Amino acid sequence: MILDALAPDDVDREVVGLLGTWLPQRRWYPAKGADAELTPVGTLHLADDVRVLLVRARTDAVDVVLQVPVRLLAGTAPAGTDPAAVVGEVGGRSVLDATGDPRFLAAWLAAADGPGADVDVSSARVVTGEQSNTSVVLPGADGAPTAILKVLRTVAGGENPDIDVPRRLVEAGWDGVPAPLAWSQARWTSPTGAPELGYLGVLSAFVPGAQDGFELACTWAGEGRAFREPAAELGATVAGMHTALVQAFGADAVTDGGAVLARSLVDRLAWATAGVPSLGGYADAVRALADEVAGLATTPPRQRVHGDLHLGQVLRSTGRWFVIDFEGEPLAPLAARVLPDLALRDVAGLLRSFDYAAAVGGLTGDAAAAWTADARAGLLAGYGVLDDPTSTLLLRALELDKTLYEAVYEARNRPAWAPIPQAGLERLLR
Ligand SMILES: Nc1ncnc2c1ncn2[C@@H]1O[C@H](COP(=O)(O)OP(=O)(O)O)[C@@H](O)[C@H]1O
Ligand SMILES: O=P(O)(O)O[C@H]1O[C@H](CO)[C@@H](O[C@H]2O[C@H](CO)[C@@H](O)[C@H](O)[C@H]2O)[C@H](O)[C@H]1O
Repeated sequence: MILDALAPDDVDREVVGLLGTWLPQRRWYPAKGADAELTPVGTLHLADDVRVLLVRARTDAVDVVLQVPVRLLAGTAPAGTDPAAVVGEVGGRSVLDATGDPRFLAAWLAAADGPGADVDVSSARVVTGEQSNTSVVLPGADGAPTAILKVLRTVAGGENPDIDVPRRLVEAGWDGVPAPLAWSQARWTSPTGAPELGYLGVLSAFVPGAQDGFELACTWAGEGRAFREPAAELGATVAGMHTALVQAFGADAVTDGGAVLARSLVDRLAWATAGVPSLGGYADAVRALADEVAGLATTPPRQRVHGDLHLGQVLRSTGRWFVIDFEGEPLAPLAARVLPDLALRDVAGLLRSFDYAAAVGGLTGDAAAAWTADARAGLLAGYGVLDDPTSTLLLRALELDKTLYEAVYEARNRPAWAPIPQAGLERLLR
């Protein structure tokens, strides 16, 4: 079923009035650090006391539509409510973030398409942490986690790789991705007046006993434990994913040489420098590398890729790796995220992650360099990357591209971590 958004009413406008204080404190809010103009673009009434507000957030750098499910309850928030879930009060009713609320979850599941799952919405657990969206773990009848609902925080019309790609990979018979079980869509009118049809969220099979790949790597780095073996297994999993992506979506018949990647690297530099002006200090070195890449006569065929692969996007359970979160780079426009690309981009993303894991795990200097070199060797061997000059140059350019993205991402979201991409730029451009 497709949900149709209504025009916002006075209650929606009042709730949006409260969001100016509440949103900037949310980890997933993409316009932190700037005074955003917030306007309601639509509202979905899932139940008499549950609404999903679609809110445009606009700053000089960001222009997105956010999804904010709320529950309106008479009186003050019940005792024991997580203070972070209290948005405020309108007309004698408290406004609560509804992502983990049983009434929101039940209404969401009733409106969703797909095979579905037998879950207990009354025992939902909202996942906290470093996320761009909000995920809710739902147990089955036996109480064990069965499914996880990802409520997309930034919504956009059109296909959504985070939902379409896993569906196609499962259809292609690849079992390295949790199967999508249900998905919901809505129609709304964009701020420019155009009709939009887009996804609101997806329910996926829960991987039991899963360990986040980034946390695992940080722990191993902190213990000085070599990560070569799991990295090699991860490399093999990613190679399997790329094969399945070609089966599901095909690959470009012609290769385009290095010019396209070189241009995108220069564009990335311009984008990154606009966000973080101090990156201009690397401009000459980035352009020199782009010129080298432009000289490549051929590059591997382009295909669908994950697009934002890092250790936080892989889960390890029962000695196996699973890949999640196919939405691509959240800071990039959707249209750019669904284009065919070089598969090595995903490998480069994971290589960057080893730098992060070493730093966050507490390694510095030679110890960090040795740990990451070992993990990198494992990943490349497991994936089957050859150490020929073309692959080496492509990987360096793709790592640099990712590092420039990370410099902006960290400046916007986690300034304390900005030294990690900064050190990466020094290493790559030294
Ligand atoms: N299928 C799954 N099974 C178990 N845990 C999961 C699953 N999918 C996601 N998670 C957990 O939820 C977290 C958030 O998921 P993710 O897709 O990365 O969200 P976001 O887009 O918000 O970054 C992951 O880091 C992981 O810990
Ligand atoms: O997981 P998301 O889709 O939200 O991706 C964004 O956030 C990531 C951080 O949560 C960010 O990844 C960067 O930090 C990771 C450690 O937290 C590290 O493993 C990655 O290598 C590094 O890029 C990602 O870039 C961003 O798009």
